[in-house]
Amino acid sequence: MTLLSVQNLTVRRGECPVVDAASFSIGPGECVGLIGPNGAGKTSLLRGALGLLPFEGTSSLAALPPRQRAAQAAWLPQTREIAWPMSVERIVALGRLPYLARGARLSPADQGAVDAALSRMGLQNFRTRLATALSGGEQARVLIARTLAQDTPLLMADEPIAGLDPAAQIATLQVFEALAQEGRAVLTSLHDLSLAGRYCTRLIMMGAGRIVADGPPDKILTAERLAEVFHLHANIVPTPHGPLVQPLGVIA
Ligand SMILES: Nc1ncnc2c1ncn2[C@@H]1O[C@H](COP(=O)(O)OP(=O)(O)OP(=O)(O)O)[C@@H](O)[C@H]1O
Repeated sequence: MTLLSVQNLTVRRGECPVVDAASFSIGPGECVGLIGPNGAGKTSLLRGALGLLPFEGTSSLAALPPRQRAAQAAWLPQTREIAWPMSVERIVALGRLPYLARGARLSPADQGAVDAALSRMGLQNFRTRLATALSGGEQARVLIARTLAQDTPLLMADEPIAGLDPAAQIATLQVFEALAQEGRAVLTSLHDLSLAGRYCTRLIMMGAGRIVADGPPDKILTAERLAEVFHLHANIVPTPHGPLVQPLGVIA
């Protein structure tokens, strides 16, 4: 079974392809890390696959009508601003919108999904707090909880752990790991290569708009690739929990 299939996906910003003929499929049980330097095309690939940017090629997700798409995949964009002075619980409950008729109240099942999402992100004590009165990292966790409340087979996230403290970064990736183990799938862009190596079952590496490598973390995170794609001189330490990447310097 495939939860997302992208074939020859090309996204142009102006004339220039910023994603060039990307192809991959994701199935249940996978936690896929999308890695690559700034400007490599990760956000453009995610947004193209979701049908949020015009593209050439095919995406199984973008082909779905909006309501079905929202029931198939939850999306956490890179921009995290919460504009509305609503309670944390109400923001998280927005994740249930794809399942609600216009004006309908949350059913017990909807409320259960909201409660589970709050609990997974350790936000039970924040339930009644105004989301706009939280710190940046707390707001980021609320928005992750909103995607969890959507309860979809696939979760797509753009740098979800940016701005989180180290414990919250690990806790979030453990949630993603657990989702995959439950038979869902996650596709997430990440800049922390060690955490990507530790918590992802597979890494897709992008460079200059192209997928340059796709496979298990220990096969993808090599010193040669980090030099070539990231211009990074790095020490890679194999551990039982996946490769640890220690950046040492920039290759001019
Ligand atoms: N609105 C835009 N108009 C023109 N070019 C854009 C636009 N947004 C992004 N780009 C360009 O598209 C390329 C890919 O950008 P994208 O945001 O997909 O990269 P990324 O890998 O997600 O980077 P980062 O790690 O910095 O978030 C970059 O060269 C960027 O300058």
